[in-house]
Amino acid sequence: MPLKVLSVASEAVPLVKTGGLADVAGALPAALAPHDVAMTTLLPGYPAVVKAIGKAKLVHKWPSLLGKPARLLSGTIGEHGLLVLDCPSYFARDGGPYGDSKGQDWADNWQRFAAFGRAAADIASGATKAGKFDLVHAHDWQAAMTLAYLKLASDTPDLPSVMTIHNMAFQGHFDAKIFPRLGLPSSAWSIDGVENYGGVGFLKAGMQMADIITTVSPSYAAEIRQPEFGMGLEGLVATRGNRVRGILNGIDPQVWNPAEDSEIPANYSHRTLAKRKTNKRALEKAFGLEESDGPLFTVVSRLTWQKGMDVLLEVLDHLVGIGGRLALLGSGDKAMEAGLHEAAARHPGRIGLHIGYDEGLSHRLQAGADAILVPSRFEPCGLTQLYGLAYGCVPVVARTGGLADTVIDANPAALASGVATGIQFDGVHYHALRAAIDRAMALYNQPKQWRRLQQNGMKADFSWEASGRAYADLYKELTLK
Ligand SMILES: Nc1ncnc2c1ncn2[C@@H]1O[C@H](COP(=O)(O)OP(=O)(O)O[C@H]2O[C@H](CO)[C@@H](O)[C@H](O)[C@H]2O)[C@@H](O)[C@H]1O
Repeated sequence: MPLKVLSVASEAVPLVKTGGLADVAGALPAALAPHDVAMTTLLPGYPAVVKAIGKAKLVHKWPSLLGKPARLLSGTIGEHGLLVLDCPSYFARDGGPYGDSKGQDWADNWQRFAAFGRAAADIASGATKAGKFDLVHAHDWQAAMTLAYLKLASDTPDLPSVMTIHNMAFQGHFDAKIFPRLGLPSSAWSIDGVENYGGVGFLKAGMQMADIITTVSPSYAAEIRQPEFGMGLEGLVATRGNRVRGILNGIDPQVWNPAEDSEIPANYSHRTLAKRKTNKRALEKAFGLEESDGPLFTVVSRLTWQKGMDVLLEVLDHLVGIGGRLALLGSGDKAMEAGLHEAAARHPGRIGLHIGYDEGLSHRLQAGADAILVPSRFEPCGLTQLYGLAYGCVPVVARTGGLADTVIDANPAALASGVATGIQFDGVHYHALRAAIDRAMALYNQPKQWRRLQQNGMKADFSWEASGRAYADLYKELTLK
């Protein structure tokens, strides 16, 4: 019998995505299937998700889930089980999963995702007709209360559990006055429960209750023991140190493979790199850039402080000054967007922007640009550098978290032994990023070296094979106790 795992996530491709969490939650069921794990994903019933589930089976009704009626629908996502928490009062809204169309967080997010966790705990413990589960795997703060309800509520049995942190910067921290409305026993208000710095901490609660805490790269698992990366939870990470693991994300070769990608003008492999030129020409047109065989840099990113986009802004004049061009896709911080528009106006034909979110364009950028810049201040794993590696779009990355774990820096030793895949730099500030761009330029001007970087990256294996096995081994370790 396969091990039955309930994966609880607030987004998953192809149904709903605001960032890397969706890629990972969407890829896990297929990554686990070869290892005798049957994973069912539970998602909130956002309009797009309810629409996509189509002919679904009604498997449960809650008269009141923290005050609102809700239903559980059962269907499939690809070949895998999908459960949807259909609760229009919480989830049937225009805008994004976490906020309105202006980017303002929904004021009742605590209630929406506590209810989600409460429902997940009921499902995981077999209280609905969705069946019984052997283990529950919660992702990020939005799913973290699942583990608090499982451990602390009196009406749910305990179950082996994993809490994965995709980004410690988002903790789901709320005012203490919500505590009485969570429906937890009063004993849960303690440092060993959901209390966190005088408020209620959803991620903190999940980390406290989980049998194992994972994060998405070994380096980030080590970094979050320090205040700079732990963001207030470093003490908890240290206390639970022997329960913290790092499992690197993979990428889905069905979605990210330049030889078969239907989103890009010309397909290619590491043997037919010359075909990338067609993709580069198409990008130049799409971004209003001058046609040139000089290096084209790209950025595909949320425009935030985490991603170092303020430092990118500082370095753009230099990048253009030495003959580079930039095609950027992203959205986020309004001041950063304005700064980018100013830079593009200063450098017409050299800096092109697409402010917004566009999945197809993100593929075309990886397939046509020469190098992707990822100057993150912290990066739990990072996916865009992995896509860059797979597409021969050489990653230029800050040496942090998963970026440090996945890119082999083109230092003299790595170049001499022919193993380098990209460029790493230390410290996210103007001089460091500028020097990294200079190094990229110098390597680009040595076509043989550059091709080697591209080919090494494309041949590296970042599929889910190893990580799927690591999660499966972890689940087995926890359920065989
Ligand atoms: N404007 C745009 N248009 C189209 N696509 C866009 C886009 N902006 C970003 N993307 C896409 O969104 C995803 C971003 O994933 P990342 O892993 O790089 O960062 P994120 O911070 O969202 O994820 C968090 O969770 C993931 C998953 O664990 C960790 O890898 C990461 O370090 C952590 O911060 C990629 O698939 C990227 O292509």
